[in-house]
Amino acid sequence: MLTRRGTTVDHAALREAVGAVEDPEIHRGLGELGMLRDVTTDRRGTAHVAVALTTPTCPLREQLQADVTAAASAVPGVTGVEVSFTTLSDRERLALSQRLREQQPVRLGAETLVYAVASGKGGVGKSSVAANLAVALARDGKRVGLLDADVWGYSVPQLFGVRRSPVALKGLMLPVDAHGVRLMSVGFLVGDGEPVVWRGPMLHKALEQFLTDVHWGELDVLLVDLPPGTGDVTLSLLELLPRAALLAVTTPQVSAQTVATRAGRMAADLRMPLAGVVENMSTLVCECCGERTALFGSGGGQRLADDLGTELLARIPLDAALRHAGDTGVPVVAGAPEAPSALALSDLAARLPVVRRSLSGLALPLSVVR
Ligand SMILES: Nc1ncnc2c1ncn2[C@@H]1O[C@H](COP(=O)(O)OP(=O)(O)OP(=O)(O)O)[C@@H](O)[C@H]1O
Repeated sequence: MLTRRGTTVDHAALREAVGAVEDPEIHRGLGELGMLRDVTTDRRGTAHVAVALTTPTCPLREQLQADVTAAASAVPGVTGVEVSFTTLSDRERLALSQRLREQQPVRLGAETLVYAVASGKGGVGKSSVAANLAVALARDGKRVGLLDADVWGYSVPQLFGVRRSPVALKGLMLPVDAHGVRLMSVGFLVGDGEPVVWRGPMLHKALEQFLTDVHWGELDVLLVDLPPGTGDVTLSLLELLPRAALLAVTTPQVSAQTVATRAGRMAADLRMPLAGVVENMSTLVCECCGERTALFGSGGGQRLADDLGTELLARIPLDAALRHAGDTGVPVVAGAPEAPSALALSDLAARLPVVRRSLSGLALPLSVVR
């Protein structure tokens, strides 16, 4: 169309540009997903773009508005953009859910590396390590999912500052995207402060659904935050994810390390590959002078690695920046990337070994993720 300013807007190019804008949680173009409605331009050169959301309460409306506006504005001749929203009909939602299941199996691809982050004792920082490792890998350009399988003590919603439920598309849940990581947690599905009182079979079913009814999309890495210890959930998950490699987290303290050894031995009994050991809370970094103190003793990480016959991959210092980040819902790797703990966690992401289970069930450490 010829605008008042005498320029023309190539209508096909405009539709293509906005159609290529990705739904932030499905990671596919709006055009391909059938979410693009009318795209027109008026004589002033204003583009009018109608987008159908997956749900009327879509939490990503603002992001979509910004992304569509940016894409349309880049088309020559467009002088302004107006985005309007409707919602997919029930039938369209069902069709989309079926198409996503068919086009891309919801189950994880054979190439996805799966790491189960485990500890013997609670409170050693397993969830903090899993969350920041996920963000560091995502910042490195990887497509990363984080499944919070710590069903009773879930902390992923808090660590990522997420206060909403995942979008559900007729039996298919979309992981919540935060800091570039695709997240799923029991905590998204229960009310604030509500306890989870599920028992064995229900837990197993819930975890199975997290793997089969969540549209993880294509993932390079899936991290699973296990509950502490060697209980039912851990066993269920290892059964559901036979390819998972164990990443054991401990503090330097003897008591934490000996309990973690049990978790590592259980993994070995199950012929689960070991990715390595992370020692958290290694030394206390003084905020004023940077001096380091071995508050919880030293050597636990190395002893655990030696016991399990694997490598000590990282020593993460006890750092107020990490604690503060957890409380404010912005992982330290994203919010304070220069903090000592963030540097150690980013280094861990760079050194994380690719571990695949061989046909005989034995671990095959190959190379680093990069
Ligand atoms: N390196 C660190 N420096 C400072 N604080 C830390 C560090 N690692 C963890 N923390 C803090 O310790 C507490 C426990 O951490 P986190 O929840 O990650 O442990 P966890 O092992 O996952 O616990 P649980 O098993 O109970 O889920 C949190 O308050 C967290 O902010």
